[in-house]
Amino acid sequence: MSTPPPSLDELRARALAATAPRATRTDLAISCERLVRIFSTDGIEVQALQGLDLTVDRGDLVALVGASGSGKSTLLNILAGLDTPTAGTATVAGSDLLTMTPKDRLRYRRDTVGFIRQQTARNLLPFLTAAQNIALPMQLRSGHRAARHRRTRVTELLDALDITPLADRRPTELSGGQQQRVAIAVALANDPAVLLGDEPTGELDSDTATGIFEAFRTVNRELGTTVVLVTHDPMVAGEVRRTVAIRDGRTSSEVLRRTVTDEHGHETVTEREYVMLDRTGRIQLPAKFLTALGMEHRVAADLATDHIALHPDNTD
Ligand SMILES: Nc1ncnc2c1ncn2[C@@H]1O[C@H](COP(=O)(O)OP(=O)(O)OP(=O)(O)O)[C@@H](O)[C@H]1O
Repeated sequence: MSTPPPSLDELRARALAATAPRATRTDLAISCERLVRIFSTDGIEVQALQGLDLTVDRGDLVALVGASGSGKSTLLNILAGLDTPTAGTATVAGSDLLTMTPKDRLRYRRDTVGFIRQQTARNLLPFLTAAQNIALPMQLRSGHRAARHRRTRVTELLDALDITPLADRRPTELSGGQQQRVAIAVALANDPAVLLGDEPTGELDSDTATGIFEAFRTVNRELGTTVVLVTHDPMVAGEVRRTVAIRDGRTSSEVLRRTVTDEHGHETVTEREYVMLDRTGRIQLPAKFLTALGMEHRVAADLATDHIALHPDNTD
């Protein structure tokens, strides 16, 4: 028996539901929708983010990859509260990054996010020791925490990052890898919801980089902190559960990795590449697929029961 067609009222209700703003999901650490950032210098406009959509679940560890100039640092600076988007929506751990007052922004940068830059020396104040650098964000929290509490937290963080013997050294007395470990401890001092790293292993040799990446992993696993890392390092991108690719200021595709255990207890990692679908149904197909089939301008889309098929446009 065939199903009767939906009534006009039902169709109207569906159309209305589709245009209603989506409820904010509280399980998300990061939610960006149609995020735009336009830079204007000397009358020239650069659209660094062109309607970027991204959601990150709480407790996730995500790598952001993409060609130089694709907008990764622009996105990270916005998420870190260092820059403001031109349009769109961006929410991190419940804070709306477009409507924040300057005072909210300062509090957000101090308490909600931790940020680690590529240039290891820029993450630390040169005239303070490692322990003093780690204590500083807690002191800036205007006396909320007693000195004894701060000392305990500094000791915990030095231990967690494996840098206790370096507590009294100033940044110039530390290697690049050691500086990044201290920087992670500084970023974690006020127990942020999200830890952001902009190429945090970019200045390090590969062995040191592996150690720093492990430190991020430990923080993510043991403290439950959501971690988002911009990286060019294939080792990092290949080892996280989710890698999101940015192209021309938009999220274009992502790779999800799952560990599957067979009946003999052998573990294998499976990878699947996905393209992003935005709210209006737009997708960015991988350039390599389009080139392979010579697709441009227009493709034929056919609905099947469980998939949509896209074919090259062969009409003349
Ligand atoms: N402050 C700025 N003023 C003007 N243009 C900018 C500014 N910051 C970034 N841009 C431009 O925005 C675009 C995106 O830059 P962004 O630094 O976000 O890219 P990226 O993916 O991080 O690149 P890379 O991997 O080289 O660091 C580029 O075209 C860049 O030139």
